[in-house]
Amino acid sequence: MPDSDAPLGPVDATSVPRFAGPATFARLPRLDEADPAALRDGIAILGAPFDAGTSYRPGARFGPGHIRGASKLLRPFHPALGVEPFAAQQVVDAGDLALNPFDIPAALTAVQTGVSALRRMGLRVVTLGGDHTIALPILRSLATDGGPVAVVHFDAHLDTWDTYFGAPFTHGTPFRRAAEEGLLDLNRCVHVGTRGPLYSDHDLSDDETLGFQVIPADRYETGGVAEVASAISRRLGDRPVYVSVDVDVLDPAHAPGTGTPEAGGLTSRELLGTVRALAGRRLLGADVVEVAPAYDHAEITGIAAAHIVYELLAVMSAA
Ligand SMILES: N=C(N)NCCCC(=O)O
Ligand SMILES: [Zn+2]
Ligand SMILES: [Zn+2]
Repeated sequence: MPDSDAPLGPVDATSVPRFAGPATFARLPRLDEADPAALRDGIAILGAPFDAGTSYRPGARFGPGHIRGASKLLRPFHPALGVEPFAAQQVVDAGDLALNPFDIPAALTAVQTGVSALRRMGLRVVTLGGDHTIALPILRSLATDGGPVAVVHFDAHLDTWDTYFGAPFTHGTPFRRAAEEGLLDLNRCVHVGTRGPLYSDHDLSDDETLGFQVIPADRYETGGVAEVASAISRRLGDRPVYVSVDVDVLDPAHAPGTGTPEAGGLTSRELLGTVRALAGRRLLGADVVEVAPAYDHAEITGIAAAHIVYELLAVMSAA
């Protein structure tokens, strides 16, 4: 018999085949289907289909649907952490925001408003991008009531460039704007997985001057997941953290479907292991961005992104 007090879970794959049923993340219930009282301390998956901030290949506006499509095979139990993310709290799919593709500031305002509305219901938000520009309004929402935010930023790129073609709000600039706006606890922010050519060595010195720490991708070669995880932990201290995952932190072999791919990246196992090591720490929210399905093959990137979201949900369940 179903327990009436238990959170409403995903559709049962033994009665509705996985390739049928709802198009929500992991076949979870929609926001409007869940008991409103159960939403407090729950988690919302939110789509932010937006790619007007991209500098190279576009298409991340189709990311949310692609990640949801690749999430159907996820199962209820996370063995490594011993948690059931969909039973530990109510998890819902809040659908997609309607974001203006021609007006970047308006789209960013809509992301902030949408995220804040969910947070007022007591939900933590895991956002499916969309390009990385959307991290800025999410951080604005978090900092408005919680003060400056510690961030673990997984990315091939620093995303602290100043402007592109004079534009301040792009996918290469969200963390510089966030730093300038005072949204970040800069002693507790770290980029993980950076690599590849830069515009100049000022990119690194500017980033350092802003206050960020960098754990480049090749640290996985010398120290592995355990050393990277303990460096992140030292940087964060005991602070709650926001986790921003640009899927291009993965090697193009593990995530071809993205807009600005860089060789020499993480394996999906390294990324999942590093996220897993955050278990026990409070996550304020998270995003997985830059999935551009037109460049994906065999759902490689979509599946990686869906599993990263699941890993984040498991960590949020284990705290
Ligand atoms: N945030 C991402 N994915 N990419 C930023 C790269 C900016 C550039 O074209 O130099
Ligand atoms: Zn990137
Ligand atoms: Zn990025």
